[in-house]
Amino acid sequence: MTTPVDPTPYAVDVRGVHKSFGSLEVLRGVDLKVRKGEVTVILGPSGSGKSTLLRTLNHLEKVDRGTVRIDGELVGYRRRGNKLHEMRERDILRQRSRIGFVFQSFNLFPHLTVLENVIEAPISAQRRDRAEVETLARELLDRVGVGDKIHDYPKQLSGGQQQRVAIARALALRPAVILFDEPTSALDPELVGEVLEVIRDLARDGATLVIVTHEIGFAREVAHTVVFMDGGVVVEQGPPAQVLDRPTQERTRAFLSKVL
Ligand SMILES: Nc1ncnc2c1ncn2[C@@H]1O[C@H](COP(=O)(O)OP(=O)(O)OP(=O)(O)O)[C@@H](O)[C@H]1O
Repeated sequence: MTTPVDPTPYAVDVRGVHKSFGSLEVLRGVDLKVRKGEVTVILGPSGSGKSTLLRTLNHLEKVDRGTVRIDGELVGYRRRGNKLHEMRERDILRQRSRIGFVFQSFNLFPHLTVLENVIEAPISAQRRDRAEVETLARELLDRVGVGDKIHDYPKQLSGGQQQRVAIARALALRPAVILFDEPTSALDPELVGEVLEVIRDLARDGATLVIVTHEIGFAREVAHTVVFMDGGVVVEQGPPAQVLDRPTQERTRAFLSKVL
C-alpha cells in the first residue's frame, strides 16, 4: 500500500531567490514561506525588493537562482532529472491564473465592463464554464460592494471601486494566493478605508494573502506574519507583536522609527 503524500501546508514557498537587473542585485537570497489560510504583510523601505519579490511569485520576473513554489508546484520551471527547464508560455499562463494579483494602480481592461473584466481570465485562461463564472462574478462583485456597477466601464468608477473590482477579479480565479502590491497607495485618502475593509473581510474568511503595504496599523491588525525586507533580503519575520513592537534587528528598528 502506498502512503498518500501530504499536501504542502504552504501556499508560497520561496527558497534562496536571487534576482538582478543588470548589475543591480535586487533580491539577494530570499526565503519566504506562507501557510495556507494566513496573511503575510511585507514591509520595507523603497527599493528593498518587495515588488520584485511579488513579481517572481507568478513568474512576471524570472528568478536568476533559487526556487518558487505555489501550492507545492514549481513556478515557471519543470524539473527534468536534476535540471530545470522553463515552462512553455501556455503552462506559465495556466499557472499564473491560479495566483491573484492586485496592483497599485487598478489595471482593469478599459474596454471591458466590470463584469467582463472579472469573467475574462477564468474563461480564457482557466477554460471554465461561462455560466458558472458569471454567477460567481456577480456574487463576488456584490460582496465587494459594486454589484450595481457590473455594466459600467472602469473609467466610470472611483479608484476605490476599481480596486474592489480588481479584488473580485482576483477572487474569481479561485486562486491559491492573492498578492497585493500596495493596493491603496494610488487611492485618495478617503477611499483607502473601503479597500482595506474588503481585504480585512478576506482575511477573516481565511484567504491566503501576501500584502505589500505601508499601512502599518493595518499590518498589525490583519497579519499572521510580518516580514521586514531590506536590501534584497528578509531581515526579520514573525507575528506582528514581535516584529512591530519588539524587533530584534537594528535595521527593522530604524525603519519602524521612521514610519511609526
Ligand atoms: N524591471 C526593472 N529593471 C531595472 N530595475 C528594476 C526593475 N524593477 C525594479 N528595479 C529596481 O529594483 C529595485 C527594487 O525595486 P522594487 O520595486 O522591487 O522595490 P520595492 O521595495 O517594491 O520599492 P517601493 O516600496 O518603492 O515600491 C529598485 O532599485 C528598482 O529601481
